[in-house]
Amino acid sequence: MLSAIAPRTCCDPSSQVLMLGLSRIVLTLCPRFSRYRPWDPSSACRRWYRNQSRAPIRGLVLPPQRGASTRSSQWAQNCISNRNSLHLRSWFSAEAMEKSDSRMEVVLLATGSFNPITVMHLRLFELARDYLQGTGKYKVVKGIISPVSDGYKKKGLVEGCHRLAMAQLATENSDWIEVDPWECSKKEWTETALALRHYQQQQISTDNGEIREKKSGCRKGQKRKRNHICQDVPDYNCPESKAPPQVKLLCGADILESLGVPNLWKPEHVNEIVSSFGLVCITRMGSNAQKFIYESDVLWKHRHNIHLVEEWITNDISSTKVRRALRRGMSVRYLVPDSVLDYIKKHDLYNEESEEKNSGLTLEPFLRNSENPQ
Ligand SMILES: Nc1ncnc2c1ncn2[C@@H]1O[C@H](COP(=O)(O)OP(=O)(O)OP(=O)(O)O)[C@@H](O)[C@H]1O
Ligand SMILES: NC(=O)c1ccc[n+]([C@@H]2O[C@H](COP(=O)(O)O)[C@@H](O)[C@H]2O)c1
Repeated sequence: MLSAIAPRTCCDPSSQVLMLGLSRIVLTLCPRFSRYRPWDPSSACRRWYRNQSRAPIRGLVLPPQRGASTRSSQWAQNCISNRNSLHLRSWFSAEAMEKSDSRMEVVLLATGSFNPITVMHLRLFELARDYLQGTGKYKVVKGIISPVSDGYKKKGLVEGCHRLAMAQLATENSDWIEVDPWECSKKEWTETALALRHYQQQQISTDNGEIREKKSGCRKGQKRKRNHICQDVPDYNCPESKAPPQVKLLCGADILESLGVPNLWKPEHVNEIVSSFGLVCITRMGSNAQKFIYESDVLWKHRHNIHLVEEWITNDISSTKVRRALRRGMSVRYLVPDSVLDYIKKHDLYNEESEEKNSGLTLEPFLRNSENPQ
């Protein structure tokens, strides 16, 4: 409590006196507190006050004294840089509220062909975010669309550059969904577990970068404890420390059910996806996700990490149906965003010929898993 109050109020001379007294009383009466305090507010306050009185101009802080703790001088500098926004009101600032937000931050990753992207793909993100945030336990910070590589060899799959461009057009108006070219810019197909690892690692690197920039609150030599990609242990002694967002796989129930297709997914990948990352699965006509989880031992074991989201406004738009309609010269307006439709027309993407792409080829996961059977 004291450590939360002190950095902001101590810069004000009247509050300094109050704080000094308060901290003395509390620390004298309750010596047990000293075990938990990250630094000694009374001594830091005294040191700051000493510096302050020596300074010729009010508000100017002298450079850290020889031998003075880096922490307290850093704190004093923070005080000065914040001196216009001191006092009680700052305790309740948005920043302070955000720091006390204990919800787990989540990044939703949707992998797929997006051949082409439809409005339903975009809806998946909205549904998943509403659901997760509605639990009160999660804060969805980003959505990522990761179109699959051409190396996936699915029948009718048009070039990755077109699928990527369409996804970018479709998400133009979203302030939280992004398209990432990492998977589709590769020649080789990437297994979904590896894509999840990649995006999780990206979150950790970004997060560490931000922490480094903001490190003012961390004691010198204090290290953030991180022991595993998905089991990051935030350092609670460091005020700026918060676990990086957790990447979760966002999919439709058909993908969930495909986890049981022999040779399509490696069992260890299925285990990793549901145990280390987590799934957010949107119900889809013709699928019974609940029953599927019940019947699978590994999914049942990790059912707490599988979020089933009921889509009440049912809608079975699929890329296959959109391509079929386009081949037949029928309208797909309002099934795909207008900008995507314009792109499809401009490049004449879907026709009899495009649908024959990869025809007769084995889907890459089957090929890979049968070459290296479990
Ligand atoms: N109508 C839908 N309801 C729920 N999930 C959907 C729906 N359409 C697509 N998805 C999900 O979006 C993700 C990406 O899908 P994908 O690109 O394979 O589209 P698709 O419409 O399922 O394609 P296709 O028709 O070619 O199988 C998958 O997880 C898929 O389950
Ligand atoms: N073993 C695996 O990792 C595996 C198997 C099948 C599909 N997938 C992924 O699921 C998505 C499926 O997309 P489609 O529904 O368009 O086939 C693709 O992103 C694909 O990479 C992954």
